[in-house]
Amino acid sequence: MKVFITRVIPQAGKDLLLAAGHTIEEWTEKRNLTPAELVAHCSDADALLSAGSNKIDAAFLDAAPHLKVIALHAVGYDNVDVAAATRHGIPIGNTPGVLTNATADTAFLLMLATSRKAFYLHKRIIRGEWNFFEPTANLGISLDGKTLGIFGMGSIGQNMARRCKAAYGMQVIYHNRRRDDTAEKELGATYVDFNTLLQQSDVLSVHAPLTPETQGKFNAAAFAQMKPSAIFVNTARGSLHNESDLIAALEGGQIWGAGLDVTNPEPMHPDNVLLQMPNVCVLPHIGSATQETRDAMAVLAAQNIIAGLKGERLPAVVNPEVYG
Ligand SMILES: NC(=O)C1=CN([C@@H]2O[C@H](COP(=O)(O)OP(=O)(O)OC[C@H]3O[C@@H](n4cnc5c(N)ncnc54)[C@H](OP(=O)(O)O)[C@@H]3O)[C@@H](O)[C@H]2O)C=CC1
Ligand SMILES: O=CC(=O)O
Repeated sequence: MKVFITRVIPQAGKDLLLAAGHTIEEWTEKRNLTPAELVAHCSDADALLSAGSNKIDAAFLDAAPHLKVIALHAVGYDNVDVAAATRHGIPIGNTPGVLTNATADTAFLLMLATSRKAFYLHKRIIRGEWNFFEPTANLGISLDGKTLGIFGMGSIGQNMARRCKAAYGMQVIYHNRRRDDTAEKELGATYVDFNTLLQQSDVLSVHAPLTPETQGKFNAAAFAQMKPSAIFVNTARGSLHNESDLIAALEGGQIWGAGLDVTNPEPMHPDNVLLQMPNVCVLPHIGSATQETRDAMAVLAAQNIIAGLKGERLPAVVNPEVYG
């Protein structure tokens, strides 16, 4: 059967599909498919492997109801109208777990780099501004024993918390819609309401999915409640924070710094003022970007496709209700 793949993915995933006897068409241009192009390329496909931010919305699903399975090369599925897929009887697969450590590493990297102004100081060396050693210059913030706040204590949030406890003995507080036993028992994490999370965190790391509830959650009112010494880290989705409110909070000293792997829009414009701020570190959405992790994601996405094309339950399914 034919699988359409929206961006070049690691060979390991393609090898698995080919070994299962499927044919592949891969979009190799370095630009997003337009909605019309996506529909056209799926017209004779049995399965879609979507890598990237193409909208799998109701209009697309109405135009491609013959798809037997859609597999995402990602864990986040905010680009998918899951209810519409279920209505069409199309299972949606994603890649949870295999990218957890890599993404938690990215959050940790951003926290530490921001706390020491690493990206900004690196740029100063390149500009020839490393002139002499000054005991009172280039100072960052120590993380030892500080309070880590996690918004979205799921797989990645828990792994970020584990790293921060092991490295810095940080106290962990968190906010989810529901309390999490594992986080409380294994990490000694304390459940708090959203306002307390904002007020008590020295580092606030965002790991919740993008949903109507979480969109724009970190806005002026939220930043105003945070400590002036706080570091905001977002490796979830850029739309969870309001960018102009974040800039105002940094400029106004409501918070101290920010580490971002995700922005809105992506890519971030090179003239963005955040890129000039000493206490801000920005990465180009590389949360899961290690060779090993991307290989594992491609393999899991291929396994989802292979199962879906056989009419079997996907190993990682977003909409189990599709099975009735
Ligand atoms: N930068 C990158 O490259 C990557 C980014 N991501 C992003 O990270 C997100 C998290 O991934 P992962 O940890 O695997 O997901 P999980 O599903 O394991 O965890 C998500 C957590 O968010 C919580 N949550 C959901 N809705 C809300 C809400 N409204 N308010 C507060 N908490 C909420 C959930 O708890 P509860 O249901 O109890 O509320 C859960 O604990 C993904 O959705 C994706 O957007 C993931 C991988 C790579
Ligand atoms: O952003 C990446 C994902 O896997 O979700």
